[in-house]
Amino acid sequence: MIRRSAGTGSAQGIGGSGDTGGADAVSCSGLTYAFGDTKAVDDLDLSVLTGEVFGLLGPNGAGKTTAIRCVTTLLPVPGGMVRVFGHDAAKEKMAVRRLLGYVPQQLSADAALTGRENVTLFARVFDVPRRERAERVAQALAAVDLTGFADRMASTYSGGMIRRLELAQALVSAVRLLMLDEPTIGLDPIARTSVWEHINSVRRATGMTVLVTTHYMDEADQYCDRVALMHRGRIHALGTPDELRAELGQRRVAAGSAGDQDPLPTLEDVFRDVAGSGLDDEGGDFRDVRSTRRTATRVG
Ligand SMILES: Nc1ncnc2c1ncn2[C@@H]1O[C@H](COP(=O)(O)OP(=O)(O)OP(=O)(O)O)[C@@H](O)[C@H]1O
Repeated sequence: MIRRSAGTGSAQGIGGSGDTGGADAVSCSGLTYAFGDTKAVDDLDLSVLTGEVFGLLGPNGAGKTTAIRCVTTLLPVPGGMVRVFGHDAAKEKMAVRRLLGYVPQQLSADAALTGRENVTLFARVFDVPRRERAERVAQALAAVDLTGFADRMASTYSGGMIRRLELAQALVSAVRLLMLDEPTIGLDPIARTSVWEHINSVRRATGMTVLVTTHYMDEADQYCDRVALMHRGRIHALGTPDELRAELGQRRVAAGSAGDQDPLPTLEDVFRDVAGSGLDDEGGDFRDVRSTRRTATRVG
C-alpha cells in the first residue's frame, strides 16, 4: 500500500486556527463498527494529514459513511480508536464536534427558511457567539457566493446552490476539518465544478482539512491530494491518485498484461482492481439506493 505525506497551506479567514498541535487531522486505528451481523467497518486504520484533501472511495456499502459518522461522533466508536486533531472521539465528543463541519448525503437545509436563516440556525446550534453571528453568517454565505440569494427561500435554490448552502452551514463555525459525504451527487457537471471551486477557495484561505467521499473518480483524481480505496470495511489501497495509477501500471507490466509504453491506468481502473467484479453483488441495498435517489431528486 502506498503512503506519503501531504503538504499543508494555512492562513486565517472563515475557517479556524491553523494550529493543529502537530496531530493528524483524523487518525483511526482498529476502528470496527457493525450493524447487527453486518460488519460495516472492519479494523480500519486511517490517517488524514492536516491540510490535505483526502478522498475516501469505494463501492456502495464499502463502509465509507459509517466510518465518517464515527469520526463525526454521530455514531459511537464501539471498537478501536478515533482521534480528531488528537481528541478522542469516544471520550471528547464536544471537543471533536467543535472542530469539524459535516455535510451529510441527505438534505440538511430547510426549504422553508431563507439561506441566511439556514446558516444562522447552524451558527446557533454550533455556539457561534451571538455578537459574531451575523458577520460569520454573512462571511459563510459570501464564501460560497450566495450573498445575493441569502434572503430567498431555500426552496427556490437550484441543486448546486443548495449544496453550496449546506457548505456554508458546515463552515459557519470556523471548522478545521470539513467532512463531505458525496457532496456532488446528483449535480450537473457545472454545478459539480462550482461546488469544488468553493471548497478549494475556502481551503486555500484557511488551510482547513477536507475529508470527502465520492463515487466520481474524475473528481477524486482532480481534487484529492490522497485517496483511499475502501472495500468491505477496510482500506485496500492508499496514496496519491498518480501513485495508485503508477502502481497498478507497474503490476500490469510485471504480469505481462500491459507494455511499458501503454498509458497509465485510470483511477477507475484502480477502483475496479480493488473492488473486483463483485461490485454488483455487494453494491449496496435498498437503503443505499433510496438515499442516493432521494438526494438526486431533491437537487434535480
Ligand atoms: N442503519 C443501518 N442499518 C443496517 N445496516 C446498515 C445501516 N447503515 C449502513 N448499513 C450497512 O453497512 C454497510 C456499510 O454501509 P455504508 O453506508 O457505510 O457504506 P458506504 O460505503 O457509505 O456506501 P454508499 O457509497 O452507498 O454510501 C452496508 O452493508 C450497509 O448496508
